[in-house]
Amino acid sequence: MVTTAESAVHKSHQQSRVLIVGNYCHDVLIQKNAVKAVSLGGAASVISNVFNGVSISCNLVSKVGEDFKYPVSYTPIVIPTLKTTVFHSYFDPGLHGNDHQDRILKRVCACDPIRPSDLPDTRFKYGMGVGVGGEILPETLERMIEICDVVFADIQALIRVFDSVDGTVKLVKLEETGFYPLLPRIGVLKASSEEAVFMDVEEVRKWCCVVVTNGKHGCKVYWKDGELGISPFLANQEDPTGAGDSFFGGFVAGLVQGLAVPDAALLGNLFGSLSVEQVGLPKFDTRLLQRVKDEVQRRKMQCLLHERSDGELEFLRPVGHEQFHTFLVAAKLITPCPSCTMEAEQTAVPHYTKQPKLLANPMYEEPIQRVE
Ligand SMILES: Nc1ncnc2c1ncn2[C@@H]1O[C@H](COP(=O)(O)OP(=O)(O)OP(=O)(O)O)[C@@H](O)[C@H]1O
Ligand SMILES: O[C@H]1[C@H](O)[C@@H](O)[C@H](O)[C@@H](O)[C@@H]1O
Repeated sequence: MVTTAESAVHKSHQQSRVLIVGNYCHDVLIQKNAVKAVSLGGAASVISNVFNGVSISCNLVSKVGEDFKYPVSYTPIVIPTLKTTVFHSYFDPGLHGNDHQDRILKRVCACDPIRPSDLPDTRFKYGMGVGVGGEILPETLERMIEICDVVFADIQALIRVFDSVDGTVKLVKLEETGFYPLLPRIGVLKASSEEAVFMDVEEVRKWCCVVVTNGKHGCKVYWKDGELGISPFLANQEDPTGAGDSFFGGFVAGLVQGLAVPDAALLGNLFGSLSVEQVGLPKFDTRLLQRVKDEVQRRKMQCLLHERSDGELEFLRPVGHEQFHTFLVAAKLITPCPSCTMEAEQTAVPHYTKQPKLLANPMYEEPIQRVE
């Protein structure tokens, strides 16, 4: 089956104001040479999972091979001659006696890049450039800038390079990439603290807002005239994969719903913290989601008092920000810790479904695929 970009986009919600661009992928978590879990991956899938949770529709452009097995809300473009992008994540317990886990990431298979011609011929209010395997080209990001009022980019889509022999992910300096000249036309650039050292934050913040996530410490927002630390949420970390993407999903979901940047970043921290408590694509408690949606609506009504023009970001901490944090902390506390219920869902047989399948007893110690 070949799905063109146009028909894939038409099948998704017509009225959406958000365009997400980035390939779905297959994630394989490996520990001590054994496969621990397989899961649907790719920032695009994680972000759309958060959007689904808070009832935000979007258009999503993603490419996969015919081997792609997951049911997803937004139909990808299938390239019959190629395979779906695959990442192997190698985890080893942190060396420093804390809960940090070191991860080595290898892209062992790469699907087709997403080209400007793959993007829909429509205007969007918000665009998210969230590639994981080098699929977003500078010309693709430029086209996104042309068709979207505000573009949010994840630096991992811009600075990753892949070892030609085994696909190990390495990072290069942002200024050495073809994306650098586009920064003044981007709204927000998101980076983890490990990635942030690959750019000069002091320089980049002159052109666009920079959000640096920092694991259990929350995140920091930098803009031209100021910076702000945003409080974290407590979490029992099971798997850090996708925390940055869930953060980004929550952050942009907040902005789409009319929140100011500091409140939206709180929402990002909440979804980041929920994500690390589960392996693979997180499931969110429906009661928690309902509470969050209701509170966001309430905050939105409060913030409507501060009129702002389309696409303009409000950076100052709005009145009631601390109470918003307290509310979200309380909402999170009354829902059960997902990792406690996940035990019961574990299965010994690896097969692809939307949720990851944990391998209670690692079943196959297959040789790790090499990049051809
Ligand atoms: N242990 C944790 N406890 C609470 N919140 C966390 C934790 N880890 C991550 N988060 C939340 O998720 C956000 C993103 O996490 P992090 O900075 O680790 O991103 P990342 O390195 O891009 O993640 P990954 O690459 O593993 O997806 C953080 O800003 C924070 O809000
Ligand atoms: O395998 C990918 C990984 O390369 C990305 O860093 C992460 O953001 C995605 O969630 C994951 O699926």
